Amino acid sequence: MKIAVTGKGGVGKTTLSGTLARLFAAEGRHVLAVDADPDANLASAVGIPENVYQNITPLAKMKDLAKERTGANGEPGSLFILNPKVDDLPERFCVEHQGVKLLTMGTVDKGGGGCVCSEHTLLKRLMQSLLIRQDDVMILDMEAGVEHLGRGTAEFVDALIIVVEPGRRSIQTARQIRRLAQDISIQNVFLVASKVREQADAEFIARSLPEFPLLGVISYHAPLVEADVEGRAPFDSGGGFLDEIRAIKNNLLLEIAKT
Ligand SMILES: Nc1ncnc2c1ncn2[C@@H]1O[C@H](COP(=O)(O)OP(=O)(O)OP(=O)(O)O)[C@@H](O)[C@H]1O
Repeated sequence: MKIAVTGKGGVGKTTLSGTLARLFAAEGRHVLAVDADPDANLASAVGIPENVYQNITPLAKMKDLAKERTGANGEPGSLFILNPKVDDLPERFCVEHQGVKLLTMGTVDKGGGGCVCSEHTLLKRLMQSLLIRQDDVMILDMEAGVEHLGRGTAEFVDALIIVVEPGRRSIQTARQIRRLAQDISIQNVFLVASKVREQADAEFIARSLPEFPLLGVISYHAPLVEADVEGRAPFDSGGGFLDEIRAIKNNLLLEIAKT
């Protein structure tokens, strides 16, 4: 199953993506987490040590190696495999931590120096052509906002999760995302309410966006901010936060099973 996580900047997309990835991996599933945000920080949300993730080279900058190991060359019809062999390489476009393989896409190459496919074309092909079994999971942490949806990079997902925090701007972004998702015919669009401090926050979000099934609520957890400062994965904070994300994961699986 292919899942994309989107929403306004700073709402908690990466926190959710990284934690879902760890939870799915803890169930024994193959998990590929893809950081499609040019300001990449999914690695730390997965819990990958800084000295490891600093050495990851974005896929967009390692096309030859990526082609050899994944089949990916950005051309129509090229295939990607979920678990590329990467451990024997000094240079890395993919690392593995606690059962999660992480790939970073990198930024758009604007130099024009022989680049045949932009990051977004490559990403679109990845979504389209990834060889994936039903029990395997690919989680795409998208850049903030709506631009990527205009390019159709999430066109081939089984579920699009919009993360919303209490606030009108975040809700406005969710509405724009819904319109664009309809344009590219994404059927399963779900909502997660994030940074919720009280019941009224969750009610405000559900009332403002009644057309989306609400997968669950993530409370505002001050320890997550501390974990971010200290470079610890949200997953490793445990406690009530993890119970909330586990419930979201289970609801997501139920919703996808209905389709
Ligand atoms: N439920 C929460 N409670 C408290 N803090 C949170 C929560 N979720 C995320 N945060 C904090 O908010 C900040 C932004 O979170 P995160 O990076 O997950 O958001 P994002 O939507 O991916 O951001 P960006 O758009 O910049 O990629 C981080 O410091 C994170 O620790």
